[in-house]
Amino acid sequence: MSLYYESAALIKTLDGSQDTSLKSLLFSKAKPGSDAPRKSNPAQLYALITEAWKWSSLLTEVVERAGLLAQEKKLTPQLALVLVHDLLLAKKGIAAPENHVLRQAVERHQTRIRAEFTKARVRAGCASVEELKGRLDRPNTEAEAAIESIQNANRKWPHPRWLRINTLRAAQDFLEGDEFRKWKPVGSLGEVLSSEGSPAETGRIVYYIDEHIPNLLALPPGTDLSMISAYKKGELISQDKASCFPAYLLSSGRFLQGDILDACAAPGNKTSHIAAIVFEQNRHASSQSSIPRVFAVERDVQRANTLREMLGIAGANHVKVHASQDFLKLDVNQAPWNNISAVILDPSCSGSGIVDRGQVMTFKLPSVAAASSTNGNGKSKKRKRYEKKNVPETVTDDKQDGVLVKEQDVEVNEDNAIKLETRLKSLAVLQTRMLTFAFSFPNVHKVTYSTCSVHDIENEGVVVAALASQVARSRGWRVMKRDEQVPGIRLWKHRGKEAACQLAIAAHGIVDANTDEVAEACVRCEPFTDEGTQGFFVAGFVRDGKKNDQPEEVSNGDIDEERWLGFED
Ligand SMILES: C[S@@+](CC[C@H](N)C(=O)[O-])C[C@H]1O[C@@H](n2cnc3c(N)ncnc32)[C@H](O)[C@@H]1O
Repeated sequence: MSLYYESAALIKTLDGSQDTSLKSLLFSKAKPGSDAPRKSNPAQLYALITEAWKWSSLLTEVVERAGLLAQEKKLTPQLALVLVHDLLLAKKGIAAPENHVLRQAVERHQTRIRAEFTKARVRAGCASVEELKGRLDRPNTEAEAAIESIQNANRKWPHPRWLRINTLRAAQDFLEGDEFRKWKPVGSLGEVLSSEGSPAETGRIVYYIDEHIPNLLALPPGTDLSMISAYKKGELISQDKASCFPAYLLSSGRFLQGDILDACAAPGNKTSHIAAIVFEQNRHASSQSSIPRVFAVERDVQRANTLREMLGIAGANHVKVHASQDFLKLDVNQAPWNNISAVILDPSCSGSGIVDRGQVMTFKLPSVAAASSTNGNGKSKKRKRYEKKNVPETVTDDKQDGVLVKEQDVEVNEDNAIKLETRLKSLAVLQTRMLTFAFSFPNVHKVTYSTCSVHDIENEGVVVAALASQVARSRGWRVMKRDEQVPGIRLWKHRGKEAACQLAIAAHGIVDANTDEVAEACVRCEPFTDEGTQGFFVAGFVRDGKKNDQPEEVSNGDIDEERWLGFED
């Protein structure tokens, strides 16, 4: 039944994405980069997906407790969500013939599913399904109300639609093309931000060419990308300005030589960006074999599928994807890893810099494992994975490397603050481990480390901890200084926090560190400003050592402990 297959595919693309909205996906006639038209009615898809999103926490609990995924192998988490939604909440039940394989897969278990739904309703303290519906439409605690009001406030900050000209697909004279000639260039980002609701239908889209990142355009907030045929063809890629910094920073210095690895790649915006830069640098290469290859590693199998899809849309099918691969488990002495010369490391982080997370659709999806680890009381035997909530975090570091909650943003009780502090510390440990592991590749001479977090502990804290590591010291790793960086980033005024560097340097007992140099080398983007960026952090590292020196042993420890902590945007 195309309605359910198509909804499930759309949920997969949308889940947690900052670059795609449901509307723009639906009201384009075909998937971006594909000519295949959708079979289902967009309005019907819209209604089902938004309802499933609203109910996803509760329905996920029901699906997991009923053990549906363990028993019905043909159901994916996304399919289970939309089918169980219709079974329980649509007036006419599942919209498929009685003998349809998907309908049967769910209806076989309907007694158990309905019983779990009733139990969930009772646990929520609702006397009827109507009351439950009302509860889902309204925040039911003071904290939720506070969070909602912050999200509403955040939405008032204009955030442009950033579009990167994808040089893998776009012609060199792209801006001279037919579609573009109808657009209207303006001289400042401010003009773009104030022209929300510009008449896309007439083709007179206002745009501004960014002064820091090559090939980047800012369009008015809320521009409907489905109106732009270059976007549908993959010539333009929706990518926030801040998220363009890492690949661009990696291109500092001489042309990239030797292979490149994107270590935490999905959904793949940075991967396709670096692939485009490599392509640009080698447009006139005489032999194919001298062109650096790009590798993309992604641990999560579903996200790796999205990665492949996005690379296809971007015309970057030549990128070698290693799906279900843990970066920390690569054998750095074996091919192809022993020939890697540069690494983009953009690991899971708290995601606290993400603007407008309220508009990002994040689904809580059922998993097979959760069903088997839930005991009779519904309490998980394992440590519970943090939900990716639509909650902007509101934390800054205090002087004792702890966490200070900004009271004016949201009232967080002591318990939550402790959980957050623990979570950030664990994230920082894992991020440092990944960065030092990147330092250990025998031929790597350049690394970028980035997060979409505003917390010092995940940013300057990790930079300093990695520089203090044995592997960094013995192999000669240092920060890529500001004056070594590509011009656009050198000019960018927001640099690392000196106090945070100083604190971390003291904590690690580094005696020979130049605090100013480290802070100046770090790059920050601030959320909620008229610069239209997410909160973001990036730092580059280089080493001038011999090409083939012996790699250090880096202990990876057991990372499973931390797997549950990250925000994987
Ligand atoms: C912040 S996202 C990366 C976003 C991506 N760089 C982009 O710009 O589109 C982090 C990604 O790293 C993956 N990841 C986390 N730990 C990993 C590991 N140890 N090995 C490989 N991938 C990992 C997560 O599954 C997630 O997809």
